[in-house]
Amino acid sequence: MPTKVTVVGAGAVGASVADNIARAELCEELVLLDIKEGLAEGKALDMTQTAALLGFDTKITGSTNDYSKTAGSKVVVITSGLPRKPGMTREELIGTNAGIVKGVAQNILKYSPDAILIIISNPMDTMTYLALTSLGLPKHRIIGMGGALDSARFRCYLSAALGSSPADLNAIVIGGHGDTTMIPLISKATWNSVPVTKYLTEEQQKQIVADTMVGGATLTKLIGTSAWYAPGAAGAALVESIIRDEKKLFTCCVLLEGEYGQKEICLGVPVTIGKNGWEKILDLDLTAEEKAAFAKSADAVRSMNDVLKTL
Ligand SMILES: NC(=O)c1ccc[n+]([C@@H]2O[C@H](COP(=O)([O-])OP(=O)(O)OC[C@H]3O[C@@H](n4cnc5c(N)ncnc54)[C@H](O)[C@@H]3O)[C@@H](O)[C@H]2O)c1
Ligand SMILES: O=C(O)C[C@H](O)C(=O)O
Repeated sequence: MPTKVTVVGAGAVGASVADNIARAELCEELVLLDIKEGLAEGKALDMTQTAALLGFDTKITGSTNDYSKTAGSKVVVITSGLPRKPGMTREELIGTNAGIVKGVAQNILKYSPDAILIIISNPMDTMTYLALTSLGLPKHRIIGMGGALDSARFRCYLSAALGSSPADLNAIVIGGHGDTTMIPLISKATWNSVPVTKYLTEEQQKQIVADTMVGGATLTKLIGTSAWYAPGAAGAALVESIIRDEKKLFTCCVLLEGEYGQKEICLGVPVTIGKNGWEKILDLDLTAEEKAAFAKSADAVRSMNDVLKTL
């Protein structure tokens, strides 16, 4: 059977995820699905017309809400839902997006009961928790994408300050995917094994951490809606690690069952991603300050998860 991947939501992020998947030929069949009449079909056709120029073979199709077209997907990326506008937080999207994400995930599973789900819709930590608690799937098959993006932004700001290639930097962001809940781990960031703190003043370090935390908000203010190129690349990188069983390490939002002192919550921690979804959680040696920040982040995400009960 050909390998099939579905992307739900053919808006800015969904189209970017799909474009990256097609260019890298991660699957034989790629399905875009959207509720808006014609949108997924149109974007699929437009992307298909790049094949002659870019030289990929992935077959891309679009569907307006016909989930039978997604049947047998190995991986499904969920991007459906409202993006924030300048001045909003991701958390303000919960009321609309919870219903969308739950409904979409249930429909997907009717036709792809073995799929691994990557949740991108915001507020992502709570949407991942919602998918996990409402679908009854094994925990390894529900992955929230946020930390992979935040870590890429962290490396971007670090590389600008250091004058380095971002590829030479090892730096991650853990915790929630929120303006105040993410934790860029500057103390553990290295430039080809040398701590970056050796080359940056305290002030520079603080600025890089602050810029990373509001990375999404900065782009939303500039563009008028939220970002899609880096989110799309991050989503596709997770798909690649699953399809090619690469076991690459990414910060992803996964169910914690005592790891990092938390349970019954989905939160960003470093995990390996392979053919079974997320596989192993890496146990970082956090400082007391980082541990406290992680606990605070968990408290904030938990109170958003509680909002689900009131919807
Ligand atoms: N986790 C992350 O790192 C991250 C990064 C970027 C964006 N996001 C989030 O991703 C989501 C999408 O952002 P965007 O910029 O692509 O928005 P967008 O408005 O461009 O696209 C969203 C698409 O979802 C579709 N949709 C809505 N309800 C649907 C349903 N029930 N079934 C199928 N499709 C449906 C819409 O028609 C629209 O085309 C937002 O919630 C945004 O906040 C998350
Ligand atoms: O900032 C947003 O609202 C979208 C996304 O979560 C991002 O970080 O780009």
